Amino acid sequence: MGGTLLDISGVSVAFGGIKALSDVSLGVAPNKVTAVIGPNGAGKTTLFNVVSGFYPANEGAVTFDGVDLLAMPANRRSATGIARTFQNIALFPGMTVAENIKLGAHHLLRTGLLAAAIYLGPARGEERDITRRIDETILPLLDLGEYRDRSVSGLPYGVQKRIELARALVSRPRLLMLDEPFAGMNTNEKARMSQYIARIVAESDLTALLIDHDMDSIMTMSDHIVVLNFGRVIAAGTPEQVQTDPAVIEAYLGEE
Ligand SMILES: Nc1ncnc2c1ncn2[C@@H]1O[C@H](COP(=O)(O)OP(=O)(O)OP(=O)(O)O)[C@@H](O)[C@H]1O
Repeated sequence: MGGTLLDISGVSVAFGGIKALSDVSLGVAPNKVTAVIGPNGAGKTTLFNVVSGFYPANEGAVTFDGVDLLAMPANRRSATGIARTFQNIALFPGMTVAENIKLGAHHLLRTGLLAAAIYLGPARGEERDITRRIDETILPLLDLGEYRDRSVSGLPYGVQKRIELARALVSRPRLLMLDEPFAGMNTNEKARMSQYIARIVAESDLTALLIDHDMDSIMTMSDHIVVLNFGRVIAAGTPEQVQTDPAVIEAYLGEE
């Protein structure tokens, strides 16, 4: 393992003639925040989609805690301990905050979400455990207790993004993949989101891998940054290292 929870090695992905990723390798260290950045079209989302199983890789290997992920169908990967949030809010507006968060537990419920939703037999005990975890651990961790029984619609954007974080945490992931967690946020919301991500990594024995365009937030909160450009890794290191890397400066200047 060598201190790497997620290991991406030599991954290439092509869409027709477009090489979205070319021989990409990176390691995600446990209990740290790793960020993947890069100009538009650099391949960040494609990389997330390969790890999640939405896109196949043409070449390369991805292992999570030593387990070969590429050999595993997408719907089984979350059971290995990987959770993901998406760029656009995907909450059910008519449901309460607690109900939305509970949906993150669907693969934990052996009896199935439908059975749990209508409180059938054995599902009930499992469902009760999950509700307790939400009430005792997750809502306090993300300061969402006051919203517990409120409908999601009408809640501030920053709160809705926190509900998504909460939903991803219900399954007790070891790796949390965050797709543009700061997108559409104002300065205050970004600062709060950074604090919550740092808090959950520190308090939930969690590793975070995120992609975003917000340089200030990324530079402030990441332990390790990998920079992609045209599908290739052009730099990797601490925020200080990548910020002053000539190849990175060049890639971003070329974007303007
Ligand atoms: N499903 C797809 N079919 C065809 N081409 C795709 C597909 N997904 C991504 N691409 C192409 O792969 C390249 C990398 O795209 P990707 O979305 O991974 O970049 P990104 O770094 O996430 O960009 P952004 O920051 O704009 O979201 C782009 O040229 C894109 O057009």
